[in-house]
Amino acid sequence: MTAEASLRQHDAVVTRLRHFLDALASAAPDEQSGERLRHDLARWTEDLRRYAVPESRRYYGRSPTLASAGQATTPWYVVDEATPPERLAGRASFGTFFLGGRGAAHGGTIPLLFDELFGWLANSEGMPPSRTAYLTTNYRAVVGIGRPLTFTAWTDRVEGRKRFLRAELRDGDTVCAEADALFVTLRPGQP
Ligand SMILES: CCCCCCCC/C=C\CCCCCCCC(=O)SCCNC(=O)CCNC(=O)[C@H](O)C(C)(C)COP(=O)(O)OP(=O)(O)OC[C@H]1O[C@@H](n2cnc3c(N)ncnc32)[C@H](O)[C@@H]1OP(=O)(O)O
Repeated sequence: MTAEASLRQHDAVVTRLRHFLDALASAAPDEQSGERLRHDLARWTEDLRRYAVPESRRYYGRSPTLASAGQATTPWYVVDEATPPERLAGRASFGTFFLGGRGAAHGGTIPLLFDELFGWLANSEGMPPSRTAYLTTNYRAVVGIGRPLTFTAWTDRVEGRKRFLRAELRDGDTVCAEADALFVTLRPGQP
């Protein structure tokens, strides 16, 4: 299979997995279905273990051209405009898997999305790797499950090894959440 075909296949599997996680989070299956599901999942887990590869060869979370960088365990997002390291803009949506309560996204999943966006902004091609030193999220309005959202993430300023980043998540004109973060460029030998 070509690298392009492998990437497309990964995207299709992850999309399926995302729908599965949403269905699982919404369901209360009967005993028979639950047992069948457990059995099928165990079979697929064993099958996939045979194909384990080192981190550098994985698609999951490492494929910037795919939705959510090829992951089902972050909220869905796509980057529509990218001028790294200055700015990223795009669309996002939180499926039922990310429900906190009363129709709103879990508070921990919103910084997960921000950290992901900042990670891409601060680790664009050609830049030395950096890690999150802090990430502060202000929750301004609930993030509704299934709502079509937009985001912007940008580099506010750079001071030596320190990259100060900011982001906003909106539902229409409403700012639902804002974040500011510090990413620090790693020194040689740092993990
Ligand atoms: C390598 C990663 C990327 C690889 C990418 C591969 C491909 C995929 C690409 C993209 C995918 C994107 C996917 C998302 C990724 C998201 C990123 C994460 O979630 S990373 C995980 C969470 N973060 C940690 O685990 C950090 C743990 N902490 C540390 O390792 C260190 O504390 C570190 C590196 C952050 C800083 O430690 P020091 O020893 O290198 O540096 P010191 O000297 O302490 O600080 C440097 C400056 O920063 C300030 N500073 C450090 N921490 C601060 C803090 N918490 N608050 C305020 N200032 C802080 C200090 O005061 C200092 O400032 P002064 O130079 O004196 O002005």
